[in-house]
Amino acid sequence: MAEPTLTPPADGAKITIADGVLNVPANPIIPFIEGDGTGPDIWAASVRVLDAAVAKAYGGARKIHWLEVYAGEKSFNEFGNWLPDATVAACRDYLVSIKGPLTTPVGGGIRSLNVALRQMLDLYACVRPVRWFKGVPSPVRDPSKVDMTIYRENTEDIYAGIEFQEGTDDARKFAALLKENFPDRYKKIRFPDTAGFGIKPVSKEGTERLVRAAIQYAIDNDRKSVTLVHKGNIMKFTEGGFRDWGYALAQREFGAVELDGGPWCTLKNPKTGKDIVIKDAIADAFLQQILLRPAEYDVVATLNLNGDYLSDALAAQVGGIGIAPGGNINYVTGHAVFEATHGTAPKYAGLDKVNPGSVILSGEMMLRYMGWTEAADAIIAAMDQAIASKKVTYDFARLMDGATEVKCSEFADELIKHL
Ligand SMILES: NC(=O)C1=CN([C@@H]2O[C@H](COP(=O)(O)OP(=O)(O)OC[C@H]3O[C@@H](n4cnc5c(N)ncnc54)[C@H](OP(=O)(O)O)[C@@H]3O)[C@@H](O)[C@H]2O)C=CC1
Ligand SMILES: O=C(O)CCC(=O)C(=O)O
Ligand SMILES: [Mg+2]
Repeated sequence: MAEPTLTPPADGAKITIADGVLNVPANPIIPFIEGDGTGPDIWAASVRVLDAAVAKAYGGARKIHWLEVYAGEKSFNEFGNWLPDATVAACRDYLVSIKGPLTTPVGGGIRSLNVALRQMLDLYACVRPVRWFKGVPSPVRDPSKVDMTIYRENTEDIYAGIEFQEGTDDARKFAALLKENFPDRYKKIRFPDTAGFGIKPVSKEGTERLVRAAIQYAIDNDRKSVTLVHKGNIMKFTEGGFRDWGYALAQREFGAVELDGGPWCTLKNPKTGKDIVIKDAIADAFLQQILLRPAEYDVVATLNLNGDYLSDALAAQVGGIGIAPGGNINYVTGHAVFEATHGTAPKYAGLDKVNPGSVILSGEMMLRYMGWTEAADAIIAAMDQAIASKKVTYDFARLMDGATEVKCSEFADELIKHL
């Protein structure tokens, strides 16, 4: 496997962190991965908008120096390497990066490069804000009631867990280990000889750092509640553990007190003096609650797989998997990789067709994370105006009355016009 040689832009400088605070120079080097499928179209559109927003907000006094790093199909085709060490090292060294979607085959082949990157950099919080932009077509009656931020645990759970493929020596060894050490539990496996196995690790430490980040976000952003979403009635020691450790942390570290005998509790936001309610919901019921009573939910803290399902469902509820952004963040080390919620949408690859809003708004989150608030605000305002002008990509145009369909690149032009 070859390693690409990366040449950092000569005029750029590194983002650093000291005492938990990012130090962002006016000329930061930011690594980017273009992505597979629709990734190249989306990135080409996004980088123009991000550069234009920064230029507009700071009159040329600040500029991002982009460093292309490789992963996925492009990397495999050029270097025979799906995820070069140099890519992981660059994301580590430069602290903040952004990526397009990467393909993961189903049922075999390489494991997810996206998950691998999150695990290697220990990016424990997958942060996915879901809000409605006025005018975006939605399948629900009042999408304006949806304003939630998902904090999805990003390094544990079966989603990032250990699997044994049916029929392999490993699966047989694992079954034998269970049979010998846990005979009662082994007996409950319905078809042990033809089973694949998955292990779902969920730890107290992993839960606590995620819930801590979610509560801190609620405090910093004046939010009303944090809901712990789990399937703890069935998976008592993993999903149930998540709920119990989450409540305990809220009480121990944030001074939350039980409401009416618990388990719900409430804490005073030290910045505003207002109450923040910590509550929980079982995942299946929560999926119907967000459709029927979305206004009752605000910040959501959940495990990896639940968070994956919830992210797409909530994005669709506001009409916009095409504009659903995200960031994978370690709040202690400062490492962060921003990326869309959606995948590579391969049927649209190379057609200059899909909505680039997802990566542009992931870039907006990145700018805000860097403290470049003015550029981030400019992107949100431009998004509002571009959607109001009804010149939108196919996904919105097909559901919007009186819309003009524009290409991916043309939607970027529209945004730049409105900056
Ligand atoms: N973080 C990452 O890199 C992720 C990677 N993946 C990977 O992506 C691949 C494809 O996954 P798949 O299940 O098809 O899910 P995708 O999210 O790629 O696509 C599903 C559907 O979502 C809509 N969509 C996706 N992106 C956009 C966009 N930018 N603008 C408008 N609509 C969009 C399209 O809907 P319609 O057909 O209605 O037009 C598309 O067919 C898989 O290999 C998967 O593993 C998946 C998720 C995240
Ligand atoms: O890694 C993948 O292929 C899928 C990732 C995904 O769906 C997500 O993180 O939301
Ligand atoms: Mg997903």
